[in-house]
Amino acid sequence: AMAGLVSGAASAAAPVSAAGKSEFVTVKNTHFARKGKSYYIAGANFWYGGYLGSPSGVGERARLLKELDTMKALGINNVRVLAVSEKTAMTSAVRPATTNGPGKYDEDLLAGLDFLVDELGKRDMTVVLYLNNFWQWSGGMTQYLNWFEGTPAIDPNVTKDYDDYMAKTARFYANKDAQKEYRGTIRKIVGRVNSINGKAYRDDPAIMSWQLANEPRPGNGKASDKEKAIYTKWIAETAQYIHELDRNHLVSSGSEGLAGSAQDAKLFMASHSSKHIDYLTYHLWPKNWGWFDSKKPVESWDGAIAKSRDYLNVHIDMAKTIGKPIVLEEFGLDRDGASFDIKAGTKIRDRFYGEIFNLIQRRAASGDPIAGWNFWAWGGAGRAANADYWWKQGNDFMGDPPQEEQGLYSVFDSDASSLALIKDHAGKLRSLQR
Ligand SMILES: O=C1NC[C@H](CO)[C@@H](O)[C@@H]1O
Repeated sequence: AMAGLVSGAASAAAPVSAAGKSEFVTVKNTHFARKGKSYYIAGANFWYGGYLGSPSGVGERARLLKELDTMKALGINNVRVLAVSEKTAMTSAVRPATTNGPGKYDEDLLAGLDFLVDELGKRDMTVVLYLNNFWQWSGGMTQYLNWFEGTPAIDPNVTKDYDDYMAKTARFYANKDAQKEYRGTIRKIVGRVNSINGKAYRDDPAIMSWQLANEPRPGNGKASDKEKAIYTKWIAETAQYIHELDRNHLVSSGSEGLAGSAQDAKLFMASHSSKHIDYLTYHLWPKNWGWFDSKKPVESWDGAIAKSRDYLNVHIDMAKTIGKPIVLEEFGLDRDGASFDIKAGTKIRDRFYGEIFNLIQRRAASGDPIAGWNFWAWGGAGRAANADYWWKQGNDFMGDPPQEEQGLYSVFDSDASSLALIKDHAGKLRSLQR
């Protein structure tokens, strides 16, 4: 793919391992390569990793080091992280934010990202950094439209109308002023020089890839052909733009797959066939998508797991057709009894994780283009602060962003059975690397 070619011509500063093999993650046909071996992702979603790295304010560097060491010890080799958030009036969004208005950045939060990237490099771990968000919990595209359309940033937790939210938020892609500011932010992050170790991000192999956004969608489930064409063009042009700024790293969309493509396989294939998109991504949310009823786990399990297996297989088959690696970079399920309480069990979640891990391991071992997984999401030492489980500024960060109950999908450092399962399967994936 593009990156495979380009990274061969990487900038002179491109670090190579002792064996003279590129330390960057590259694509070799339908697999990742790193340091001369195939590379599989046994990863965690850790959206707030940069926040913990901040030198002041929300930063908790001691906690960050502990979380990274815990993940490393489990064999987790990759984290997927929010690179930039936008200040917004919405209640369901994280505070503070990286950009406090067009062109205005919080250098402390950017230094937090520097610290995280540096510490990951020290641990031989890699990071996927997403540069925007289709959802409201970090400001994201709806906040850009507040800046440039003058429309209020929409919080679907308030409007309770996701279809309206998705259709309006997708106006981001064709809004020229919003795109100009977004590209300014892309230049700010991709072109950054790490304030901790002096490395240019573009020359740092600890970064695995740049991701256009978290879960970008073309609109809602009834997206028009015009909206689909705008979305497809936006992906190709933005991915190309990032490759022009950075010749070393991979670029991915952050798509959920069919669920994020109006269930239109043609759209998913067309929007990811661009040579500027180096690998495919997909996400799996049985509860969010109504396949699993966490209040009726026994009755809804069979249907949910059958649909999940099918979703996994269909996307791996599409990756085969397109000829690119694919990563299941988000999946999750509730705690037992749909509880947010850390004392609740994780029997159902563990069973679900095990099914996912086994199917991916089996298909990866048979040479299919599935390059691994990132579970959603690392909660670690984070603990919910309020009886209603909602996040307030100053509370711990954890796997669940502010638009969701704190404890919904987070895997905590006390969830021993889940951590054991993750460790076991990270080892199985690692055994495929040669
Ligand atoms: O990217 C995402 N996908 C699903 C997560 C859990 O609902 C959600 O928190 C996040 O916006």
